[in-house]
Amino acid sequence: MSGSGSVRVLVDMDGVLADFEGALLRKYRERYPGEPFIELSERRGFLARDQYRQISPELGPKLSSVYESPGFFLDLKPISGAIEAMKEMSNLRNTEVFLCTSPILQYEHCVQEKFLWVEKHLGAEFVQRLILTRDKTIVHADLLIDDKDSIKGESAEGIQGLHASVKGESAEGIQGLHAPVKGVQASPSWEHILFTCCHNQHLQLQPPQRRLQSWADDWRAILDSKRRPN
Ligand SMILES: Cc1cn([C@H]2C[C@H](O)[C@@H](COP(=O)(O)O)O2)c(=O)[nH]c1=O
Ligand SMILES: [Mg+2]
Repeated sequence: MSGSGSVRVLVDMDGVLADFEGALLRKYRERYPGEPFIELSERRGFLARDQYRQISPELGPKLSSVYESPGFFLDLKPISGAIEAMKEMSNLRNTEVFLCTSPILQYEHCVQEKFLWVEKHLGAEFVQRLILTRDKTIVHADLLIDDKDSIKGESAEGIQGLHASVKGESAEGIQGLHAPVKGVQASPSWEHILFTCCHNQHLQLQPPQRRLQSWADDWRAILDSKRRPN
């Protein structure tokens, strides 16, 4: 329960509000018509790039060239029911809704286009509710609705990214980058609700982990489960 007594919900964008995987496959096939591809029903693992790399190393960069292109993130279609659910959720009493999304490290187009997407599909008031972070575990909330099956803390991925981008820096320089995240909480404040997406649908969750199958599923009951009884 968030401090004010209301339920605070973080909602991911790619794979939850915006159909990243559908657009990725369609645009990859358009750009590379002769190359092998993976049907959505065969997708396994969060990073599509890694699964394509397993087919052949050069397919990884070909795939990432698709989502690094201008217009990719802005053109994503909303997932069925997502926009209606977000508007209804944000109008519920005692409910704070934020969008929480991780931009790609090739951020030139992605970051701006995520803001534009939110304004286009949800309206300007939701732009104020958009959080971009490479580490969702340091954001305080009751719930995180996200399609990524494993969400790591202590900037496991983000700091590796920083390391990679400062190759050749002195040890002091790298320590300087590390310093602000030392002591980050080991476990996040929120409960992760796995939103079903092609890459995670085969996974068997261990109780008490919970899923939201789609926006037609009972997301209201999940929010209610976090409310303090009167
Ligand atoms: C499948 C896949 C995704 N990404 C990127 C695309 C998005 O910007 C993030 C996911 O963000 P979310 O907030 O966790 O939804 O990951 C990628 O870089 N490579 C991939 O294969
Ligand atoms: Mg996602």
